[in-house]
Amino acid sequence: MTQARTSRKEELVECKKAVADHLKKTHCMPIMIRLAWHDSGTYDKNVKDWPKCGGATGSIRFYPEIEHAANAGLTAALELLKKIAEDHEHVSYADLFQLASGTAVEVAGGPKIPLRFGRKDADGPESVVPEGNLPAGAGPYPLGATEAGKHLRDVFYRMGFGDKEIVALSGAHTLGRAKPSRSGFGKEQTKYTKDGPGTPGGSSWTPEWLKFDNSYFKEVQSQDDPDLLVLETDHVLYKDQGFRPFAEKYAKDEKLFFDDYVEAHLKLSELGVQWETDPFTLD
Ligand code: HEM
Repeated sequence: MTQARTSRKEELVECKKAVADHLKKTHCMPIMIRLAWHDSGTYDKNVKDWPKCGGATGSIRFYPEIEHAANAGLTAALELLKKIAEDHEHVSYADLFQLASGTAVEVAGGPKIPLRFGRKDADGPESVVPEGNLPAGAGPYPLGATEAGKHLRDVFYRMGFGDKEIVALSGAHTLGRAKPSRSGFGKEQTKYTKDGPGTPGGSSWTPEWLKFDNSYFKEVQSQDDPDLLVLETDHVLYKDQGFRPFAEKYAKDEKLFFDDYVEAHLKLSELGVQWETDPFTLD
């Protein structure tokens, strides 16, 4: 996964089918969403040079970015996409990662995200952004933040997001798990993760961690199940005055969560993007 590539629409359509089949077989939806988010989430709106500004440039495929501490465990996501990437050489890596993530949300029962394609690939390890632009789940936080709310704002405002989008995007934790062997968070296993599906173990935020719904907001609100995970950065969504109204609304109204999630996810998927051609959708 080194050389930069250019996307063609007809091949992306084929690629989406292959990705959807793969996701259904391997249950790897959560890690695909995390891979794409960690590619985009390096973005710094104050840096004007591309690809030094970070964002959805496909640079996560390069060492040293893939080895940044925040990306622990994501080599497995690249491995899972390797064959599909080989079979579809007219799909840029930046597009492939976002395609896999958007398709994962859909396959997990979430909303369809009207992603646009034609992203230009960062073409070498020299394009990797310095480590430290992604959020930490617990302190000590960088940039002098002493609590999780300030930390989330430091990181997400730098990408150009606001409070509503921080809360909506956090709802992606309705899927997936944290594992001690990857991020250091979570338990070795819980009653919800001991049998997989896929590789067993870790702590999930929700009981049905392969289903995209608004249960994350309900679980973080009640925090009454010791077998579920709540990071400081999840907990703060109900503690912080600016975040709480959104979290409360999303816990009650799944449609509102889906609508706001789609908007925020779409924006996330286009951070720092340079389009090789006019952007196109797959419909
Ligand atoms: C708000 C700040 C965030 C923090 C501090 C955070 C932190 C974490 C941590 C510590 C893990 C566990 C990783 C592991 O052990 O493998 C994780 C997993 C995950 N994160 Fe986040 N995250 C944040 C935001 C997001 C956003 C914005 C998205 C997507 C839109 C996202 C999607 C995911 C998914 C799907 C997983 C599960 C991965 C898997 O099961 O393989 N996260 N996150």
